[in-house]
Amino acid sequence: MQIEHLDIPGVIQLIPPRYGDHRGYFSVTYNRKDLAALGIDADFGQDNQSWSAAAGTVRGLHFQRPPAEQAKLVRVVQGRVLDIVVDARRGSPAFGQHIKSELSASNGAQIFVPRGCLHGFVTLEADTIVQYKVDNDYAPGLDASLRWDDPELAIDWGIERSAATLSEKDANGIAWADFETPFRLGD
Ligand SMILES: Cc1cn([C@H]2C[C@H](O)[C@@H](COP(=O)(O)OP(=O)(O)O[C@H]3O[C@H](C)C(=O)[C@H](O)[C@H]3O)O2)c(=O)[nH]c1=O
Repeated sequence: MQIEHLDIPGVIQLIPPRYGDHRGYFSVTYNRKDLAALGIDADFGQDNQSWSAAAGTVRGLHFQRPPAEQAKLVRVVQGRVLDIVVDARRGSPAFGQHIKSELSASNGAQIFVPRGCLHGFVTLEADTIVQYKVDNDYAPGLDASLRWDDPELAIDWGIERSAATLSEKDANGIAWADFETPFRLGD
């Protein structure tokens, strides 16, 4: 398994091996023990899947407030995304910083997003399907969206707001300046 520890503490990119033969390939896309050996000991209890019809669809930056905070293991099974993780944990040396990673059906890359980080992506192709595991149940009353194109976060998504396909929630995300993070590194 290819592993890369990215610039935000606890954010790991992993690429499981693919065993190819004349039919195609086989890959173990999740094994709890293998991830625990990497220090990813999340107890994933829910699988999610989203399909985005258009390239330029932005979903994020999402999080759930405590006690419903979620760690995520994200992968793309069709198409391609630019995946974004923002560190929202007080006390983290990377507080307010972000990483970007291209995940696609062809590269097989996955991103582990620890609790206390904001997550989002922009689709780079039409007809893109993202699958991700979460370690806490959906809590609609605690689910929130931080403004994806917040000027203070200064994330280059490669798309202007006028060209992005957004939900109502993501078109009206919380500004970073107004965000009282409930997360602390090490919680
Ligand atoms: C997340 C979620 C949503 N829903 C329902 C609620 C809405 O009726 C519908 C769409 O929800 P939403 O617009 O929040 O979906 P996304 O914009 O794809 O949000 C997700 O995408 C970003 C990238 C994430 O990282 C989050 O985990 C997740 O919030 O699914 C559920 O029933 N259960 C769930 O766990």
